[in-house]
Amino acid sequence: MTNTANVSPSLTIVADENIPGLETWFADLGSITRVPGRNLTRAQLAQADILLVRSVTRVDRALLEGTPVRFVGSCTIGTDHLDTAWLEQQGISWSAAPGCNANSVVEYVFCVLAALDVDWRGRSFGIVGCGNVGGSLQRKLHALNVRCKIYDPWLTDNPDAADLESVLQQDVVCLHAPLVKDGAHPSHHMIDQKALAAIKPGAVLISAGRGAVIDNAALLSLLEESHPFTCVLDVWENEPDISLDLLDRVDLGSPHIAGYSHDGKLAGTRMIREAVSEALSLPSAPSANSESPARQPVTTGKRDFAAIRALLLAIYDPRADDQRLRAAAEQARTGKQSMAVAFDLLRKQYPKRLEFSHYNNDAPQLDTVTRKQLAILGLK
Ligand SMILES: NC(=O)C1=CN([C@@H]2O[C@H](COP(=O)(O)OP(=O)(O)OC[C@H]3O[C@@H](n4cnc5c(N)ncnc54)[C@H](O)[C@@H]3O)[C@@H](O)[C@H]2O)C=CC1
Ligand SMILES: O=C(O)C(=O)[C@H](O)COP(=O)(O)O
Repeated sequence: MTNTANVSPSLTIVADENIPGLETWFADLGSITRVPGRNLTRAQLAQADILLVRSVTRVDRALLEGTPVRFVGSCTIGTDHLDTAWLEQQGISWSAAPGCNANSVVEYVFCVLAALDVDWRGRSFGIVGCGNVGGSLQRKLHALNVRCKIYDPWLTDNPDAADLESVLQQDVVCLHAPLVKDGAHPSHHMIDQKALAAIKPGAVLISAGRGAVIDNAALLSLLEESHPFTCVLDVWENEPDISLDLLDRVDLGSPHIAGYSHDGKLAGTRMIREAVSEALSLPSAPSANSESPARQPVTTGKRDFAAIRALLLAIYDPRADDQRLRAAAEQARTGKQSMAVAFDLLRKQYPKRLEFSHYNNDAPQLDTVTRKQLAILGLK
């Protein structure tokens, strides 16, 4: 990283208004204009050197051609909204924030299972897509002595590697693949009618990668006919204008917030600042306050899995997200607010969610095994 501390750049930065920590990480570089990311226009970039986005902004020729933008940073893991081939062809540097909110998604998975009262210790897991998110989930499951199989066409030497069909036949199936539309292993509609039929009765399906990995029309028609498995969707086709009929039929739904821990969002902003410093030879990122705040206690009088469940839900309960999404759908049905507007508003006004590492378990009655399992999950 270049350290040019006595240079004071004066760059024009245009950023999605939903990126936290901009003042901390970018104010030293120049002026920051915050804009709604969903409707960003080329005209808003007429003076911009740096564009900072989230997943809701399609970044391509139509947005950037003729603008002075020389760096695009996406404070997200996913990159399917960036036309990276075009950016590279134009010599525009870009970066996403790999892994920034992976732990948030893993915690979401365990909290979803806690909300459904599914004791993961006696189940087998199938993980589709085993990168930062799926890999971290796999490591935690191994540490908890839970069996898992993974399907990731690029990781065939993974000890748990299996074909898609056998992964779909596990008790809990977690989808963490990126949205890929071409190449050797496209994931778009990878979970189609046939794949959905392979999921075993009584299983739990959790989709927290990208909505279009599941063919949502096929899922809806299956759930209209019967309810063979528990279905949990954080991501949807056609976000933010999601299918109200599908929402009606899933067991838990949320507005694409699995990765929305406060920690994950801030990590995304910080990583992009590091990337912009590197790409444009700018001063290093300002040093952040490295003091970690004291852990907050969470408590329960329960024991064993009931205690794990209670503690996790005290930290984050996905049923609250589900209720807010269903309330928004009700408003959309009565014409008070469109689903698309409501979906984005839920994301914009998302409550501050801290990861497990901010808490400590204050339940003295717990036995050593339960304590160890909580520690593996990140709750000391
Ligand atoms: N719901 C949410 O809030 C969030 C969703 N995401 C989504 O989750 C995705 C995965 O995140 P990471 O694990 O951090 O990404 P990653 O890039 O670290 O890993 C993705 C893995 O998926 C594999 N993969 C690619 N094509 C596949 C296919 N057709 N079938 C199965 N696996 C395939 C890759 O080989 C790679 O190992 C992101 O691309 C993003 O779209 C990420 C963060 C938050
Ligand atoms: O990091 C990703 O990839 C995600 O899916 C983000 O958590 C989504 O957040 P937004 O960028 O859509 O706010």
